[in-house]
Amino acid sequence: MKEYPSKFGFSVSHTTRSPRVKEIDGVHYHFAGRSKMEQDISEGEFLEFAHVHGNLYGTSIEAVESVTDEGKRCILDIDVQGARSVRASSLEAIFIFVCPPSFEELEKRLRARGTETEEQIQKRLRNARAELDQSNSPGLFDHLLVNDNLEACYENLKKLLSLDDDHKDSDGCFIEDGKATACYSIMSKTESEVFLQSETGEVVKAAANLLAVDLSSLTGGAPGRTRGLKIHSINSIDNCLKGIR
Ligand SMILES: Nc1nc2c(ncn2[C@@H]2O[C@H](COP(=O)(O)OP(=O)(O)O)[C@@H](O)[C@H]2O)c(=O)[nH]1
Ligand SMILES: Nc1ncnc2c1ncn2[C@@H]1O[C@H](COP(=O)(O)OP(=O)(O)O)[C@@H](O)[C@H]1O
Repeated sequence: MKEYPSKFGFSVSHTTRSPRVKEIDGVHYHFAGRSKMEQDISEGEFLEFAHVHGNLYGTSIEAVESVTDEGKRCILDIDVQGARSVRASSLEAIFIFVCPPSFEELEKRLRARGTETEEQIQKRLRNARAELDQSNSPGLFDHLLVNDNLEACYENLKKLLSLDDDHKDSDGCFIEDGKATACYSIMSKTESEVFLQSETGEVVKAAANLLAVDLSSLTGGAPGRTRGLKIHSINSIDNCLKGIR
């Protein structure tokens, strides 16, 4: 997210766990009381929730919408139960299981963090074993990433998301056509439409030089946010603004 600030945003989860020393409410988590969070869940405000390590964690629809409303892809850091819920929903997502290089290394890292009591560490290790067992459940995760060296792990993450140096953060967007990718940047915006122009001039098959994105086709609700989004090619932006297609 730091390297691609206009492409990705983080879904700030709710949790009933107590904040750690450096954690900020609204940034790392929305720290919530259990009864309020349970009430919000029962009122349908959450996309998914799960009981993890004895606490309640959940992704609110608002948390995802605040990222997707900015035109960014939303990153969820959730447990395996949450991944199952999202998998079962209509959300289109890529599921990546991040695992430690070994169980011993995970234990070492958790102890070095020094934020849990011995009892909590034991509980987390038991749960980690159960989660590792589920990492190869058929049809659940698309990719498995081993987090040994952090830098190497991040480079592998970028590879599997096809994020390389040519795609460094810009205000543009990508339209993929088979193997080729056309890159567009925003030319102009109105209340109901965004106009995109090809950045390279060399457009891929089935892509055009100028595109209009019809925002009026968007419907509310995070899971269906971009469903039904209409994009069409146009000859000139001037004609479009005058109402001629
Ligand atoms: N289902 C679900 N799991 C979450 C959510 N937020 C965090 N988690 C998971 O809860 C677990 C514990 O998170 P946390 O207390 O921050 O501990 P840490 O990941 O060890 O630093 C991790 O596996 C997170 O991925 C959420 O919104 N939904
Ligand atoms: N590649 C890494 N090298 C060293 N320490 C790491 C690495 N990745 C994570 N850690 C440390 O391991 C501990 C657990 O990581 P965390 O991301 O909280 O795991 P999880 O979310 O699976 O519980 C933290 O103290 C974190 O800083």
